[in-house]
Amino acid sequence: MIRVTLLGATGSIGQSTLDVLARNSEAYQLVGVSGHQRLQELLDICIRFQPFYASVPEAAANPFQQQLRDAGCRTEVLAGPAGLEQLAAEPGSDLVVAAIVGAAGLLPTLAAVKAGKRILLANKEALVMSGALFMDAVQQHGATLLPVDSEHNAIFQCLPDHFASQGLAGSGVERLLLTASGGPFRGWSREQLQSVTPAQAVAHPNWSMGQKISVDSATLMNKGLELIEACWLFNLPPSRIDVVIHPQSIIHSMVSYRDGSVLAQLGNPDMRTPIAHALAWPERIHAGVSPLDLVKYGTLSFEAPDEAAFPCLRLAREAFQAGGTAPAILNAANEVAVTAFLERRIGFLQIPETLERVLQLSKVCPANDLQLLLSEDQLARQLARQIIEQFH
Ligand SMILES: NC(=O)C1=CN([C@@H]2O[C@H](COP(=O)(O)OP(=O)(O)OC[C@H]3O[C@@H](n4cnc5c(N)ncnc54)[C@H](OP(=O)(O)O)[C@@H]3O)[C@@H](O)[C@H]2O)C=CC1
Ligand SMILES: CC(=O)[C@@H](O)[C@H](O)COP(=O)(O)O
Ligand SMILES: [Mn+2]
Repeated sequence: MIRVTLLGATGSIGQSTLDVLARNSEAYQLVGVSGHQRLQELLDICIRFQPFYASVPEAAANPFQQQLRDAGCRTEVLAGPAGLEQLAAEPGSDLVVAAIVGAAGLLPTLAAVKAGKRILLANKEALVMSGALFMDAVQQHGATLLPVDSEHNAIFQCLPDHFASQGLAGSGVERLLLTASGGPFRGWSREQLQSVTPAQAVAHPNWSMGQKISVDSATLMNKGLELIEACWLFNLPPSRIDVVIHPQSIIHSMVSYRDGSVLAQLGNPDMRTPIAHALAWPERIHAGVSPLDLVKYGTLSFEAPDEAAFPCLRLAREAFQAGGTAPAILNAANEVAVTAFLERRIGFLQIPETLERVLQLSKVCPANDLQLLLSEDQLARQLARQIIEQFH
């Protein structure tokens, strides 16, 4: 039995992971889960899967424990941020699925890294914020990092086995081609983007996902975060990574080789495929995803991203190049701006505007200390809130 801890069990990735686990229950046992606000869903998960541990916010711990007892469930509650880190490092699990959204996932994911776990990384923001620190910790503690983000999982599948040890020169890899759907506003002008609503922004054309990543896909910030994520995961500069708009989301990304070969990973847009791949790697298991019907799709198309209408991709590239705390600042400002947009306090175009201003006004420092990163994250959030206030 492979023992699995699922951080962010109540979210979209959490639900897809539970589905794959349930289909393969002879091989996987869910031993720990976490939730934050959707605690009724977490209770249902505990009743169904009977994990040993469930982590919830401090204030909810006692009532949640009582609810579990009332339901005849022996799951033990771990409370607050310390409980979440304890869950992530729990010795009784073999792998940790990191599926909390945003910076809130950093400390628990790092706790799993420091415990030397096999980590299935969906929480891209954690890696974007702390890239060098994170990857050093993976090395130092002998953790195994497997990408769940569909593009990075696709690239991982298309790279040769010796890529990690031999890098570009030794493996014949020339470039990575990161595909992007273009989101719900692909082809729209800045003028059209001015008045789009949160409901329109979260209506992704191909994927069913949480609200934050859906807005990121609409602004192309998701692709910016993914560019940075790819640089860290595959140890490449951004100049080796092209972003290609592919509206059908059938090709999940590609690797281009020295001899002209381009290897791609294809599949229906369903996160159960990369989750199943990472859960079973190097084996393969059933994911419940229907076979790809290429004839039904007929055409796969490609275009260049419109960086004038969607400046977030450029901002992410610039932040990665600035280095140090710049990606953490960008990520923090983005989290604040996306929340403000979802609450209708700013317009869609004010998301990149906020990020640009926060980056201009922030001092970038070396990011070699976790406490400093966390305090820079807080400062960037404060600054983003002030800038958003000034929009009114
Ligand atoms: N959804 C997708 O298809 C994909 C997602 N990803 C990445 O995976 C991560 C999760 O995305 P997704 O599942 O869509 O997001 P959701 O919003 O659907 O779920 C987020 C999860 O994080 C938990 N959470 C939120 N805030 C906190 C907090 N402060 N402390 C602890 N837990 C918290 C939520 O708990 P609760 O719900 O109980 O409040 C929930 O379990 C993101 O980083 C995203 O970029 C990557 C590729 C694809
Ligand atoms: C499913 C997944 O990995 C998402 O990150 C997805 O790729 C978002 O789609 P976009 O290509 O529109 O950002
Ligand atoms: Mn992705």
